[in-house]
Amino acid sequence: MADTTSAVGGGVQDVYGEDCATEDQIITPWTLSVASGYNLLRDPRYNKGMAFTHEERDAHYLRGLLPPVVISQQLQEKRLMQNLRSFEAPLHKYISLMELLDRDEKLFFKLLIDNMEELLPIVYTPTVGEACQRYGSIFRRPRGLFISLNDKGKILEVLKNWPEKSIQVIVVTDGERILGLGDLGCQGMGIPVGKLALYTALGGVRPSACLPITIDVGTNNEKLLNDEFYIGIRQRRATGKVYSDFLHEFMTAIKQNYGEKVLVQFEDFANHNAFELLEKYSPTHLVFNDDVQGTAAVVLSGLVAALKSLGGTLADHTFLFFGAGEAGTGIAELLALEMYHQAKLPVDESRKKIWFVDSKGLVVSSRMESLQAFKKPWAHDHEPVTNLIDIIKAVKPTALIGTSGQGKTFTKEVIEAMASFNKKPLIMALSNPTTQSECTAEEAYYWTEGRAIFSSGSPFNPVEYNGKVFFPGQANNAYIFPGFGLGLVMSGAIRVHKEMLLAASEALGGTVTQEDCQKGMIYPPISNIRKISAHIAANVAAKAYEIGVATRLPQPENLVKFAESCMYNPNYRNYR
Ligand SMILES: NC(=O)C1=CN([C@@H]2O[C@H](COP(=O)(O)OP(=O)(O)OC[C@H]3O[C@@H](n4cnc5c(N)ncnc54)[C@H](OP(=O)(O)O)[C@@H]3O)[C@@H](O)[C@H]2O)C=CC1
Ligand SMILES: CC(=O)C(=O)O
Ligand SMILES: [Mg+2]
Repeated sequence: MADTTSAVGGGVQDVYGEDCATEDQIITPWTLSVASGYNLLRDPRYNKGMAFTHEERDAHYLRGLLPPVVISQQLQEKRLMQNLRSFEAPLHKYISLMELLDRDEKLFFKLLIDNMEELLPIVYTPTVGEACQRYGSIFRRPRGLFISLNDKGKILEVLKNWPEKSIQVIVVTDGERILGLGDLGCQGMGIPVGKLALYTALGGVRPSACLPITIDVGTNNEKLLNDEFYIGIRQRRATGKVYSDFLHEFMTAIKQNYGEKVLVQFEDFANHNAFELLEKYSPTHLVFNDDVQGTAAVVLSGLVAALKSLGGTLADHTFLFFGAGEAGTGIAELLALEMYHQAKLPVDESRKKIWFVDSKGLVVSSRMESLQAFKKPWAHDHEPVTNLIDIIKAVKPTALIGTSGQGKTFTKEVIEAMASFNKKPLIMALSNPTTQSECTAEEAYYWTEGRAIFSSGSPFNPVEYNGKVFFPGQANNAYIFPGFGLGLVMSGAIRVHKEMLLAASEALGGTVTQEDCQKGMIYPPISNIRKISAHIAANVAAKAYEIGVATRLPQPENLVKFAESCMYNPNYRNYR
């Protein structure tokens, strides 16, 4: 395969190492060839299973390598769904789907796109969490790039080993905060792989343009360090200068290898690194932190949609976040900015409507000295309170938002306290996976006698209470990042601005219908996500053009149509 985009180091786009400047360099001898015969069946990009026609079988030396019958993609899809449904354990479904991805990429994405509601909980939260926990045991074939401390000084070389050169989106983790499951080290790789599967299925970014990366700087997870099947380096996490120098080498190599327009999505870093990385690389790279910014956009959209039932403006409400980390403070920042936009309420005033609880209790000004920087703006004057029920009684929030990673913390008493002074308490249990959810949908509806507006990070089935069916929404950044990324890619954006996040949030909100609201939903059905992603992408791209960070010129006239035309299509193609 020819390297067509990244220069090997000569003058302008020296692809094959032909310039004087590369005379002394070692070159990767990429070659271009047509796959045929046995190799064609082993290439997941081009394999079509039994869908090769007789003509194709003749032309590509496949005769005899397949059973004689030709089966359409649709029938293969039906057969695979039947097989998947026969597995009881979600983890077995996960393994089977990942094997399909390794075997027949188009069929994998067709299944995912056509059966979104059923398969998302397998490829994504909650099952991907279990898969990461057991990644060492279920490991079959590597996906993506593993960059460990052993590769120090050679990260550019590692990137050059990846066969695809036209990379548009990278999702990278260092595995330190995988969902609400903590430090899973190198086994966090399941998350970039899962997120990028959604980039393609939900946002239409080509699979060949997606690159999952895990940075392995060790793990502090004793269980993994003692697990004979652990796949990462067996040492405690590197910190301080060793960590930041390594990440800097990575970020520099990314830009050197893929240029200015590759999107780097930081995912599931612990907050002590996440905020710093975002701040450090935002001015120089196209970076986006999904946990801070993607979550903010999706939750803001849900809060705005909830106003249709709750009444008033955002500034008329009081928000209590249970958990003051990346997700919580990220949401709060965007919420305060939107309050400013809506009501021209100065950001400092908006902040007073937003309260935080962390592991030590209410975040108050008397704790200022010991607070991490990202909590300081939310430390208000109040006496210290530690018990959540007492905090609810003191703050009287209209919305309670769980971003703690601690399951079952919204107890009956907590929810009842919310229901005691709110006609329609807004409860969001955002922590993932399901085991870490602050409460279940059933609990939220039952304990509020059906009055709650509820949504959660991981999916819950509809709940029947008193003869009425309630439809909990999934408040997950999956609604945002695929469309957001597509918007950046299709406009050739080189930087992310906050206004682009607001644009994404607004676009998502605009897709919630009156019918959704009547069902108590503050998010549209996930089955419509590809259409929604096209709208999000168009809004984000429009903002990129307006701000002047878009490089794909001239600006397409109809951005929604353009977004749709850029989207990956999983149907098998005909081969000559
Ligand atoms: N639905 C979605 O789209 C998303 C969901 N999430 C989920 O949100 C959760 C948190 O993620 P993130 O914000 O990145 O994690 P962080 O580690 O950055 O933040 C967690 C916060 O929860 C607080 N906390 C922990 N235990 C308690 C407790 N017992 N009582 C009160 N507060 C507590 C921590 O307190 P302290 O600061 O004192 O340690 C910290 O402030 C995860 O489960 C993650 O899966 C994240 C991103 C998107
Ligand atoms: C959804 C997500 O990004 C998280 O739970 O970390
Ligand atoms: Mg995440």
